[in-house]
Amino acid sequence: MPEHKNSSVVSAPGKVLLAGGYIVLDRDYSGLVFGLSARINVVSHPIQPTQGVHLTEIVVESPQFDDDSWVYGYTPVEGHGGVKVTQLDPGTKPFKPNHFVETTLNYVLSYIVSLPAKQTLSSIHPAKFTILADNDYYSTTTTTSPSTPQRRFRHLGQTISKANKTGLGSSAALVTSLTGCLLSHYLPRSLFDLSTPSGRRTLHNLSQAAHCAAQGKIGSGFDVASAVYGSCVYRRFSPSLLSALPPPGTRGFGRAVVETVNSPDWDQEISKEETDLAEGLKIRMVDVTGGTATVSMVKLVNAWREGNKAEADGLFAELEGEVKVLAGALKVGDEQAIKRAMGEVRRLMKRMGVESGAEIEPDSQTKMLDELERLEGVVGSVVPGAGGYDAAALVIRDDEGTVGRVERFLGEYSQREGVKARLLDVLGEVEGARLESWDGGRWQEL
Ligand SMILES: Nc1ncnc2c1ncn2[C@@H]1O[C@H](COP(=O)(O)OP(=O)(O)OP(=O)(O)O)[C@@H](O)[C@H]1O
Ligand SMILES: C[C@@](O)(CCOP(=O)(O)O)CC(=O)O
Repeated sequence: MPEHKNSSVVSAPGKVLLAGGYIVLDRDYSGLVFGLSARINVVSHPIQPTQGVHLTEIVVESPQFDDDSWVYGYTPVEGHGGVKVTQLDPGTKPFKPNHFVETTLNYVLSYIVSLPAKQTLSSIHPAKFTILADNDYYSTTTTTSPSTPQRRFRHLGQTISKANKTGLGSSAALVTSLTGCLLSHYLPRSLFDLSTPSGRRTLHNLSQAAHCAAQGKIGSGFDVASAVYGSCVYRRFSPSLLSALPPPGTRGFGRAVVETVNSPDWDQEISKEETDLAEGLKIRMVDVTGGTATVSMVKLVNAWREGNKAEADGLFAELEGEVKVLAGALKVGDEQAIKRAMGEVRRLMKRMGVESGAEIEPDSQTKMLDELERLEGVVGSVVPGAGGYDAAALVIRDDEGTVGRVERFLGEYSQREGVKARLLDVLGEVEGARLESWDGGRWQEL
């Protein structure tokens, strides 16, 4: 990967919703989310004509996967429609779309060319964007011998659709880092600067719009919020902000994206002052084999809430109270208070699951978390996000003894219970999206 003066590298972290699953979908309640040290990085390179690439092409590649590159042509859409990209058939490989990448290109390029500063289509020159995801986003089935040094960005030996995700929020981190990289690459600093509050606001609003469009639903957006801002107590934006956008490729789309993204009506609340992790503690993630169908679980919780308003609202309010308490306790490192608040979060999430029929903290998870919490140095545990069978989040003391005990326990538990549970390397992290420096080696490992 050659170094180039006009390259930008933008990274965004994964997420863990420690407390506030389901309630954070409703603007009346907030959730506590931490960023994760597993990042998705996007590196841009202008394409040189000598490479023989057609002049209106944008290439996005994700070289850790097979069939890993997507080539797009781009054309202006009349009537303030912005830009529409069309995936070009590479001819040599199977034609595979990447809906998240394509939607992000449509939104971000349309935003850029429709800005009132009269950016024209000519500001979009051919370029290549390389996606590099930290290893913890995916579980691998291939084993390397202990003597083989692990690459920073491992090759997965399969296509993205077949890769086993660990649930760290790859699509939100990808959309956010790609959006940040496109904006940094094509716009002058006077129009986009990721290090300023207004730059982060643009990145947040545009990434939320693109991510919602790509996933075909308007979720709470906590994953994109933490990809941009890192750890925070998050209150969602009003979904109506995104409901009137026309589809990409139609008249008025580009103008509508600019109006929406730059609108003063965005009402999300990102409270960073309330969140930090005291020295001596770490947030760690456990990956457990087994899937979770978040969409159907949300439907079950909503149906229960509709039919049991008073009880559900009481539970939601109690849970939100614990969000605030847990945030404060993590910040000052009060182990007793963390233990108590995480215990309450577990109790309330378990009850929400039992009442609604959604398997939020299934009995197998209850067993594993109870046993984990008995280990010395484990302060508390929860099923993060929507819950289910596939993950656990731990707050532990930051010492090798505790990590060793947790790893040994998970190995023994996996054998005993016939599951695969392992401690991921990833750590809870406070910082959000950032411009990475080009340090002349770090991005050339693939
Ligand atoms: N490294 C990557 N390179 C290219 N595209 C990626 C990459 N990682 C994720 N994506 C895109 O994001 C999609 C996965 O999004 P999806 O919403 O299914 O999972 P997710 O956000 O990782 O889920 P979770 O919140 O459970 O972690 C992939 O199909 C692909 O389009
Ligand atoms: C259930 C929900 O509140 C959290 C889902 O979190 P996760 O994808 O399981 O980390 C949905 C949402 O907030 O969009």
